[in-house]
Amino acid sequence: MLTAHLVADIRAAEEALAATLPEGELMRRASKGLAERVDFIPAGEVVVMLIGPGNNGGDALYAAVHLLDRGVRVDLCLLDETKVHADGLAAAQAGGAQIVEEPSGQRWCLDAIFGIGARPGLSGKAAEWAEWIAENDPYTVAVDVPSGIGVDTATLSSMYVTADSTIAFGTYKNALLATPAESASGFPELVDIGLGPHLSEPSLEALEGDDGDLMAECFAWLDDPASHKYSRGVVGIAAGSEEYAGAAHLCVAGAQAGMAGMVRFAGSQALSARVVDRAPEVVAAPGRVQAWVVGPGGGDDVGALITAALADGVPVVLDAAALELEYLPGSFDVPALLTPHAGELARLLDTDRENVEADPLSHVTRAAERWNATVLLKGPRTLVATPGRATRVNLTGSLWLGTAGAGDVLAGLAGSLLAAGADPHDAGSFAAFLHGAASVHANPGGPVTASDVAAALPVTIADFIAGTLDDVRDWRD
Ligand SMILES: NC(=O)C1=CN([C@@H]2O[C@H](COP(=O)(O)OP(=O)(O)OC[C@H]3O[C@@H](n4cnc5c(N)ncnc54)[C@H](OP(=O)(O)O)[C@@H]3O)[C@@H](O)[C@H]2O)[C@@H](O)CC1
Ligand SMILES: Nc1ncnc2c1ncn2[C@@H]1O[C@H](COP(=O)(O)OP(=O)(O)O)[C@@H](O)[C@H]1O
Repeated sequence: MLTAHLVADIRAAEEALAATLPEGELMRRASKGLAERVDFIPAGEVVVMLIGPGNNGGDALYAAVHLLDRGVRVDLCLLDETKVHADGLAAAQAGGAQIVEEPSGQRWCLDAIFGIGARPGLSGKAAEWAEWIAENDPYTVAVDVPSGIGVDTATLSSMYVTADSTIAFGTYKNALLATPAESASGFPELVDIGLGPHLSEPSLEALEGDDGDLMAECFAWLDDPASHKYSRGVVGIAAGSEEYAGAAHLCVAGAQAGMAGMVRFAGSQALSARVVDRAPEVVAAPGRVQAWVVGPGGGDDVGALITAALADGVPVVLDAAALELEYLPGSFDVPALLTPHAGELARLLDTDRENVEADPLSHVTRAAERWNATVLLKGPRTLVATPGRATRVNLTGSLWLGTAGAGDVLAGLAGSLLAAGADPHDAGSFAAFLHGAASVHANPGGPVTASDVAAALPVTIADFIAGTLDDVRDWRD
């Protein structure tokens, strides 16, 4: 599991760690790690370092000493000559770094304007430097975080640095993992400075390929060779309509590919007949279920289906047509997983889609608290928020997953994990992870259909549990 922390928690951990170390040791570790991570800059090349007033600038100045040692030339642009890490500057200059008025022509750049002490937005010289980067496209490495973004909120501002990679110290920050700010950080890498034991609970978590054991822990029956279809759980699917019959098939396909032992379909006679024709394992007779999925491709009777599902007292996944304010209770008293995309969440929170997309973290958290439910906000970096738990951000998949019907498969899969014993937070986050990973497996780097994703799920799940899943993160390198 990869984790990110809030700035206040990072500062507290830094203080606790620094108290156990000689003066300056933390910055030594950070700057050495930074220099090692930029060892691809060839000797003889010139790197321009954009130096701000705080310790972020200090990190870069000490890293300059290592770079100069190996024959890289260093130009320094100082944001404010009266406010700069003085010892760092002296060390860099002693090693041969030159102060220059402004960046011009260098092909390599280190953004050390602001780190975790940043207020969002850039002005004056800092804004001019960000514009220079945007116009001239040097290979840019951000130190700890790209300058100008909202570090905790993961929001973008009117002016910020867009980096090719970010070298982060101690832990990830929300802005390096969640949209939209992650788009400014490029490929994020971590330098271990020993902060780990001093860090508190993460603000954000991301599942990784080797977290299959965490998923297996959700399903006690996996350890029981005598488990049967009912001990694995039955997932009820109330999806599809005359207009959107395909949603029923895709939601069922997602559910069948998951962990539950049986899929029960609830729909009109005509639709049930079509579903069973395509998937003969599906039971289209009434009976007990351990979780309901309601809403994908749903028709006029969605309100009644939700009422019936909630009356069953089992966990529910509510998706698509079920995500209307009038259908939702004031607060859920069964475990509930809501799976909106940005437009649907905007409708529920009475705001615009653009506002959700500009600040997904705060909107998904607000919705989870408002309904006392788990809310899975679909998008390029799907978020899963539950009151009292660290929000999870999904790193698997690629833009090819944005295809019609993919959400129906996801809802069915999440319902299947819920019925099989996972709580909504795990069901939602493992479903998003597997769904993204399956889309990459189905056709790496190219188009997939929602049916392809469903078809790739069983092998993806087997690989994940066995710990043999390839790297399926979407971040650009
Ligand atoms: N924590 C750790 O574990 C470790 C941390 N380390 C390093 O320290 C970095 C944090 O350093 P830091 O605290 O000195 O803050 P940093 O961001 O360099 O500068 C803050 C200054 O900038 C100013 N300023 C901010 N935004 C602005 C804006 N938009 N426009 C204009 N001005 C703005 C701000 O002004 P103020 O907001 O106070 O008015 C203040 O003066 C961290 O990212 C990492 O690189 C490592 O060395 C070791 C381990
Ligand atoms: N740019 C993207 N990168 C990765 N995944 C994406 C991207 N855009 C959309 N997705 C994923 O594709 C799926 C689309 O679901 P949804 O919007 O409900 O579509 P539909 O209603 O057609 O099923 C979600 O799982 C979402 O996270």
